[in-house]
Amino acid sequence: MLQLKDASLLRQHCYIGGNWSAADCGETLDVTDPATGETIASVPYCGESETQRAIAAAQAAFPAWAARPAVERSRILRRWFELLMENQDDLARLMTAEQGKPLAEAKGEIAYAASYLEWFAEEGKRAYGDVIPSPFPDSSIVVTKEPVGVCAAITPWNFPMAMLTRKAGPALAAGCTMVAKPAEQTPLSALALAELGVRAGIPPGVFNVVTGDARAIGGALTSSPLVRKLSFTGSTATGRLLMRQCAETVKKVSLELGGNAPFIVFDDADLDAAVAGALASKFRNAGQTCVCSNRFLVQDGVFEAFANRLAEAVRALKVGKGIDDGVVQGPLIDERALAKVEALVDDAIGKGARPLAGGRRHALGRTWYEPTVLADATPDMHLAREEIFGPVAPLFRFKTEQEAIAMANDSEYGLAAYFYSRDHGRAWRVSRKLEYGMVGVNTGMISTEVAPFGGIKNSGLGREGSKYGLEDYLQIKYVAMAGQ
Ligand SMILES: NC(=O)C1=CN([C@@H]2O[C@H](COP(=O)(O)OP(=O)(O)OC[C@H]3O[C@@H](n4cnc5c(N)ncnc54)[C@H](OP(=O)(O)O)[C@@H]3O)[C@@H](O)[C@H]2O)C=CC1
Ligand SMILES: O=C(O)CCCC(=O)O
Repeated sequence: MLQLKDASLLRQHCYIGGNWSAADCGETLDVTDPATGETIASVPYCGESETQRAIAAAQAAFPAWAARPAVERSRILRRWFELLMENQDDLARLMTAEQGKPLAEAKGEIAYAASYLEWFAEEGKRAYGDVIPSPFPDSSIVVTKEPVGVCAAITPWNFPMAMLTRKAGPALAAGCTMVAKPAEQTPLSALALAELGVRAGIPPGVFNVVTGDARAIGGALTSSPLVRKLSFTGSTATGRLLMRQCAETVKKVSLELGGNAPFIVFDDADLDAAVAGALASKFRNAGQTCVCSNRFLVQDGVFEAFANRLAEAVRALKVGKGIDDGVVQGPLIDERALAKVEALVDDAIGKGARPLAGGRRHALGRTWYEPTVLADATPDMHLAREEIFGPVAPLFRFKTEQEAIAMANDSEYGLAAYFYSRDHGRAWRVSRKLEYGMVGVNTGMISTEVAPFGGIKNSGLGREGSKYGLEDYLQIKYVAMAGQ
């Protein structure tokens, strides 16, 4: 049973136009704990009609919200940030219950999520324009930044709070309003965020959350001419589909999609640091992040040493229910996710990969997979191309820097890449040559609200966080002002 200090954070209705409401059809969707399979709550199974109402509410709220001085919006966002931090424990419990991640990680995500609200509360005040020297006499050219309008956010289950605040923060700071659709596995964090938004003073209609039928809600959001922007985080396949659907109404689109991150360990690397970085970048959230290292490329001279040290560290990871003390790896999100990880590892082992740690389902059952290290991975294995989204580290061998770069760039994705080297010249050279939106040099942790998060190639469009993150929610207007 989910125990919260503030039980009213567990919301089981959608939030539309300032009202908590059920689905028109009266149906609900169960939310289950991935650790136990038990139902912890249920939320409305909404579809097109409720989404249209949310869009209308967001459209109605837009003019007044956009017209408020940025500093007023900033104060409300700041209060939202404070409320997340004041309720960090409850929000983390809620997240662990619906998502499965260890409680310490869930607390970390609440702080990370809150940091986007704090950051954009400040950045919203700095949506500066320009005055351009005019080529014509007696005239001025003025450039202003305006909010794009009603925005849609579709978010995944792996970071139920942070993926939403890094869209809602800049959107609301810029003066936009929003309709959000969280993943069906993890709607409770989004609804708790809406509840705290009410307490922070966000006016009705400015931030709406609709749960339910993804296709119907997504269809309504993408086809509506009132929605001027879509921001999506999730799989590349769904991102492509949504982008196509947005084409008809020519929306601004931000997509944060799949990855296939290389993690390169050169002969001159500090191996202790590389192992620590590998653990952080691979096993966070049981490997279920888009920036998780997917392919470890290890130079010949340190291959065995790195493999053995990593395997030893991985064998020591404590697996269990996220709510239990000392656990660092919880369950995967559902049985489908487990089946995918299992199939990828079985394929790799069938093609010659050598398990140095794990390599099979965990004894805990249904949704658990053993933290795994596979030596002797090769490019013909499916996991060389597919996002594993599980606690599995495949190690590939390379001989030269050139070969490592070619292997790293041999992917349709271009989100995050990591490498470890003590050579300063190599650090600059390799980081320039990697075809990725983000590169970690001697670090496995690159996420922060102050830096631009996003990818190239099939990993997406746009950037979240940092000063660049605000731009995605602004449009440029140029005014040619003639006369004295
Ligand atoms: N980049 C990332 O961070 C993520 C990557 N993934 C990758 O995707 C794989 C599959 O995960 P999955 O959860 O299915 O990812 P999806 O991309 O399908 O889901 C992400 C979000 O999109 C929604 N969605 C799905 N289909 C539609 C649609 N037709 N119209 C509108 N919204 C839609 C989902 O809603 P609903 O949950 O209701 O179906 C969810 O809110 C993972 O194994 C992983 O490889 C997954 C999640 C995050
Ligand atoms: O998996 C994702 O989509 C985002 C990773 C979380 C982060 O590091 O910001």
